[in-house]
Amino acid sequence: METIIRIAVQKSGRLSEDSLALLKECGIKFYNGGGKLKSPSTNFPIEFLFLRDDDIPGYVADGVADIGIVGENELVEKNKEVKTLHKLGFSKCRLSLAIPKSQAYAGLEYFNGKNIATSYPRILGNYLSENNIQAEIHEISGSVEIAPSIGLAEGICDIVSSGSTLMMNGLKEVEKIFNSEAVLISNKDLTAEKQAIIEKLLFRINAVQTGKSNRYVLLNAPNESLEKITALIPGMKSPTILPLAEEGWSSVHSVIPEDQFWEVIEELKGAGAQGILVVPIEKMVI
Ligand SMILES: Nc1ncnc2c1ncn2[C@@H]1O[C@H](COP(=O)(O)OP(=O)(O)OP(=O)(O)O)[C@@H](O)[C@H]1O
Ligand SMILES: O=P(O)(O)OC[C@H]1O[C@H](OP(=O)(O)OP(=O)(O)O)[C@H](O)[C@@H]1O
Ligand SMILES: [Mg+2]
Repeated sequence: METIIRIAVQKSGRLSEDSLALLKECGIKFYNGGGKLKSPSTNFPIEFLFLRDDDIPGYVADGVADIGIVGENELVEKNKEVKTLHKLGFSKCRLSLAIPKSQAYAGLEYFNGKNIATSYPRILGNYLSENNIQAEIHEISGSVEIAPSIGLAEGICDIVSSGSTLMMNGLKEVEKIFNSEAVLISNKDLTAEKQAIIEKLLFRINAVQTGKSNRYVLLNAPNESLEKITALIPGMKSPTILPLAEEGWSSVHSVIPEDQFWEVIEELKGAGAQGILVVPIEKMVI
């Protein structure tokens, strides 16, 4: 029988859309919809399990799923024996302590003797004990930001991204305690056949991620500027240079890191480049 791997992904929520989009960009076809919680791919040896994110570390540790996509916050909180294979760069957020806006805050000692509501008692508990703070942790599973306004707790520790949920609930962020993003995790004890499939998947994920973090640049340049311009955009190996129909001019093609392109483009213009095009890259294998 053909070996397949099982991947646990969040059924719906803050991780699911980007997790499924990444796997689709890796060329993996699958059916997702109609409430089906287990679905095989039609063109890659992988089967999808659509689950609550809280359960993903446990399922992967137990071997029910071979790999999974989960937030680092949930992974550390659940403290299961799994391997982290790769950071995925989406669902970036942080766990923070927050208190009512009206309260004065001078430092962590504020929380001594206070009651803090959270869905992350392990991460919070470790943080408080590392900082010698004696506070009571009140575990709740959701809508944590409501706790101070209904008298359940004096502070909270919850996920923050834009900060708008805190603001809308009259709270202010006073300490950032943990940074998180989505990660690919795996069971610790997989057969060589399963590991080979996972290697194939990781190769594809890398190609997608490297493509996203780079841009393809095309420009025209007078031949006398070519040396300066190619030094600015050295590319993967070296830039491609093709003669234009107009005498004395060339077309230069290269790759630049996405986070540098505004700066580099200014320098390219300064060096005499014209007709600069910047194009997204779908996949890139170095
Ligand atoms: N506002 C946000 N911005 C970015 N990432 C977030 C945000 N909120 C949560 N996350 C990340 O996405 C994960 C899933 O968040 P979500 O709110 O969907 O969880 P949930 O309500 O517990 O879902 P489930 O129903 O699967 O248990 C979180 O554990 C965190 O890693
Ligand atoms: O800082 P912000 O950008 O406002 O994001 C933070 C909020 O996002 C998440 O909740 P979500 O909206 O996913 O709803 P949930 O409570 O159903 O998980 C999280 O639990 C916070 O409440
Ligand atoms: Mg959850």
